[in-house]
This record gives sequence, C-alpha cells and structure tokens, in this order.
Amino acid sequence: MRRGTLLAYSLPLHAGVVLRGQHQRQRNGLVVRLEEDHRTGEGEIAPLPGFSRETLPQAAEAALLLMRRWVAGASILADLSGGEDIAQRIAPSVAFGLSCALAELEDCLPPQAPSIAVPLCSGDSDEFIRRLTALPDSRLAKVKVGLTDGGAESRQVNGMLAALPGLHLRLDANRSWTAAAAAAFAAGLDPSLRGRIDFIEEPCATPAASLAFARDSGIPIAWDETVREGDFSLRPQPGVAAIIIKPTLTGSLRRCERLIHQARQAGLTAVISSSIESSLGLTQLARLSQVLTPGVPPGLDTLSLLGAQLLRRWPGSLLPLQSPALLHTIARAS
Ligand SMILES: O=C(O)CCC(=O)c1ccccc1C(=O)O
Ligand SMILES: [Mg+2]
Repeated sequence: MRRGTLLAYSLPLHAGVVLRGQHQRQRNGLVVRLEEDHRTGEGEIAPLPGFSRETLPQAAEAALLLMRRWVAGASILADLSGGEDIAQRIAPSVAFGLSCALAELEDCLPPQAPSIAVPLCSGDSDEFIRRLTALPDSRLAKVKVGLTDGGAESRQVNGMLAALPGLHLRLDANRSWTAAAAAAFAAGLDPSLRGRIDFIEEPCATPAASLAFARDSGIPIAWDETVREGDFSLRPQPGVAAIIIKPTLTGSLRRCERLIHQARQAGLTAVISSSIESSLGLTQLARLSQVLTPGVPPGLDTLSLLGAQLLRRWPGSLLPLQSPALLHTIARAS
C-alpha cells in the first residue's frame, strides 16, 4: 500500500539575502513524503528564484502528478532522469526532491557524518578568521569575492591565508569580475600563498574570459553557472579544476551521479553544493555527497541564511526547528 503527501513550507530568510538582484524575505518550497509498507521517504522540492527555470506552482503541479502515478503503483524513477530533451524533462527541483524521497524509502542514503560542509564567508573577513580559528579543523573554506574591488579582495584573501597556515580556499566570484578586476585580484595575491587557492568559481562574465583568466593568472577555475548552460559538455580544459553541482538546479540523483562520473572522466573534481535548501534538503545533500563525492567536502554552509530548520536537524546547528504545524498540506494521495 502506497501513500503520498505534498506539503508546502515557508521559512524566513535573513534580511539582506539577494538572489540575482532580487531581495528575498522567505524561502518557499515543498516537501514530498512517500510511504510504503511502514517505510517513509521525504524529499525537498524548492526551485530557487533567479536560478531555477520552473516556478513553485509549476513544480507543485508536476510533483503532484508524479506522486499520484507512484501511489497508483508506477515506477517513476525513469521519468525523473530520462530524456536529453530539456524541454520535455521533468523540472530539476522536482526530479531531485522525488528521487531523494525514493532513495530514503529504499534506504539508499547513508546516515549523515558530522560537520562535513565547507564554511562560507560572504562578509567580514576578520570575523570569519575568528570563526575558523575556533573550529577543531579548518583546512578548507569558501569565500565569496567579486563584491568589492579585485585589489582589496586579494588583500583580504592574503590576510586569511597568512592567518591560518593550514587553510586552503575555494573562491566564488559568480561571474562578477571584469577582466581588469580579475587581473587586479591576481596581481594582488601573495605568490607564496596562491597555491592554497584550490579554485575560483566563475571569475568573469563569460566562460571564455574565465578561461583566459585561468591561463594568464595560473589560478585554477571551476564552472558553476556554466554547467547549467545548454551547450555545456564535460571535457578537460586547461585551467579548469572542478565543476559545482547544485542538485536542485540539476535534477535527479541519477542525473547528478552521471554528471559526477563524466567530470571524473574528464579529470575534474565534482563538488556538491547548496541552492539554499532547508535543513531537510541540506542534510540529504550532505549524505549524498558521502556516496557520490567521497573525500570532496560539499559547499552547504547556507543554513544560517534561514531563520529556522525544517523537519531534520543539521548537526551542531542551534537554529530552532520550525513547528511542523506550519507545514501546509497541499495534497494527499492513497
Ligand atoms: O557553494 C556553496 O558553498 C554555497 C552555495 C552558493 O554559493 C550558492 C547558493 C545558491 C545560489 C548560488 C550560489 C553561488 O554559487 O553563489
Ligand atoms: Mg557560484
């Protein structure tokens, strides 16, 4: 006997969260719960405004249809991952959430290891250094750059690397540097510290400009936005070290797994990363990264942007759990 429930959540986002130029006050999404013979699996479906092509109502409609098909006895796994035709493909957030629920139901995800995410700095670097210093193990952190000017940011990065001699950094410019700003950043870096920058995600506005930056500066880059563009294909490229995979923007677990496999074949590191999911989705991404990208810490340090946790607790977080009474049932099927 199968049952399905689709629920809607809304979590407060801290003032000042801006996605693609839009201020966001709430993170809204869905939880899909699948039950069969006393086993339960849950998944989160949360299109990210400014990033996802599907809207939340579109995602809810697609999820409901698939949930009903599953409850009626169909296998929906092939639907979730099938088709190279993007126009016909099930929306990535829907495929991700439903495939997580099915994976939990089938007991395919391991329990979560503690403290597996890479600390993220998008503000004051002195405060961030204090936070890292207080951690038992601070070998890797991520810093958003491209927010002020390249020269000032290189001094900030020099400061962090000098303060913590065992630290490696991933940087993320989200395509915001002009070629001149990127060059100013590279010129300002202390050459003796530069080797501890594992990569910079998307330094410049276009992939071609980012490749030129990697070639001229010798600093490896990683693709994030580029991975989700229509003409992207995975192949070795000089200066490219890694690809960032955001499953909510990519699709089913099987699709993510295929992409990770292709990345490895091209000699690239694949890094699983957050699309600002709730603690439900984030804990699942952490568990997923243990199986799909072992040894590569995922970029999941976004829980602190939210005002509460949802259904599951992130290890060590002091954020309160939102009352389950605030989850609103959209539909049930049995
Ligand atoms: O990758 C991480 O470590 C955190 C996630 C993150 O940076 C992110 C999350 C949602 C949308 C865009 C981005 C981004 O890559 O800038
Ligand atoms: Mg990025």
